Amino acid sequence: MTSTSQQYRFVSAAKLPTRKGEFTIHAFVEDSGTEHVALSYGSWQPSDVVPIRIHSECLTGDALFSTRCDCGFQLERAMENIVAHGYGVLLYLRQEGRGIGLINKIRAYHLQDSGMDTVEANEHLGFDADLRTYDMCKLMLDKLDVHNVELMTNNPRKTAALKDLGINVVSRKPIDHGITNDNKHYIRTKTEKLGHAFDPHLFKD
Ligand SMILES: Nc1nc2c(ncn2[C@@H]2O[C@H](COP(=O)(O)OP(=O)(O)OP(=O)(O)O)[C@@H](O)[C@H]2O)c(=O)[nH]1
Repeated sequence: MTSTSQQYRFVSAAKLPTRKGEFTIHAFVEDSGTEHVALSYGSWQPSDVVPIRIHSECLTGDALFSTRCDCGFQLERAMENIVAHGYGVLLYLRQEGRGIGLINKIRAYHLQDSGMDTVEANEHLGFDADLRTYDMCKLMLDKLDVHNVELMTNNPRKTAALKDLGINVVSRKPIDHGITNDNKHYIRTKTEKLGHAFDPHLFKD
């Protein structure tokens, strides 16, 4: 687990114009020093159902246009969905490589280049398949007055974690944008070993 018993605090917020629309960026820090941000768009009442995406950091996919994974595609689609809806929130969590960090993710990629899948590679390096926790989401969503959500994800662990934190997950919106020949095998492994809800015909050879 990457963040058990951490304390979190809100630090500051500022306007963030983006290519998708004008968001506000809210900065949070854990007492371990790990920094997270939330992007909010538009406004809502505390009783409204707010579309949200919880997105774990992926430098290669989100910033370097990698097609090894679906991360960058999903980040883009989530921001577009939020803008199209008129309001919503993206939590961008600094949990690179499902919590193992950037350098270890590259080590895992190296093993995957030689035939391991994404879970086997993590385990070969001595890590669990997924080290992420989502405790910080509670403070972040409370601060933004978000209590009822439509969660954009295929990952059942995120849905369960939010429910455990007392957040009302009213519905789940599948997000299966960005499946390419480069990441089909990765998506298949996420589905078969990590329980992600993808329709199998999407990654059929
Ligand atoms: N260890 C490891 N991490 C990876 C690999 N490929 C992508 N990642 C990381 O996996 C995480 C993906 O997080 P999210 O985009 O929140 O997606 P998800 O948990 O698959 O769930 P969704 O909400 O359905 O997209 C990011 O932290 C990426 O850096 C890999 O091969 N190995």
